[in-house]
Amino acid sequence: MNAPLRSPVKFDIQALIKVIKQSESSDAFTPHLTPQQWDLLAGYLQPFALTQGQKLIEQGALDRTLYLVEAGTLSVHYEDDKGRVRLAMVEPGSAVGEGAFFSRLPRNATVQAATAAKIWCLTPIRFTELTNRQPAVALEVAMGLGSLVSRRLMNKPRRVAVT
Ligand SMILES: Nc1ncnc2c1ncn2[C@@H]1O[C@@H]2COP(=O)(O)O[C@H]2[C@H]1O
Repeated sequence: MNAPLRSPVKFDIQALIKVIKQSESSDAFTPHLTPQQWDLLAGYLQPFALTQGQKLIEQGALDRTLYLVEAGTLSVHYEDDKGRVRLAMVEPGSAVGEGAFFSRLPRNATVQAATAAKIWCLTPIRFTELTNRQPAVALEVAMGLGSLVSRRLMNKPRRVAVT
């Protein structure tokens, strides 16, 4: 008998919206978007499934894609001269990649899936398109990310690699 095929991971933008709205974490991504604006933003996001251990972001890489976490846990590591330092665990309802997104510098840490995860990507090209076509939505995404950066900077144990 053939081995059963692994069922493809199903994605629904409503699950991401729900987890973001319900998150009470100080590390949550909290844009103030109406349901209609969420629908518009959804058209610019691309879903992606990560297997446990899979690398999402490599420290030093030149890329500015932003990732919103729907499910699973991501771990953030920073490699200094003396070795590897674990910075943070990032939970559903939060985001990663905002460092290079804003700074245009190389990625400041490595991010990988601590568990299987579901994420949504917003590439810089799609963000530029969103800015041109839906500026109010793009501004609110940027404000939500700015808020997240500020909160991460205030969190002293975590802030070592936040740009
Ligand atoms: N202290 C931290 N807490 C949570 N996430 C972090 C922390 N430091 C770095 N990161 C994330 O790790 C990412 C590495 O790539 P970026 O620099 O683009 O953006 C960074 C943040 O999203």
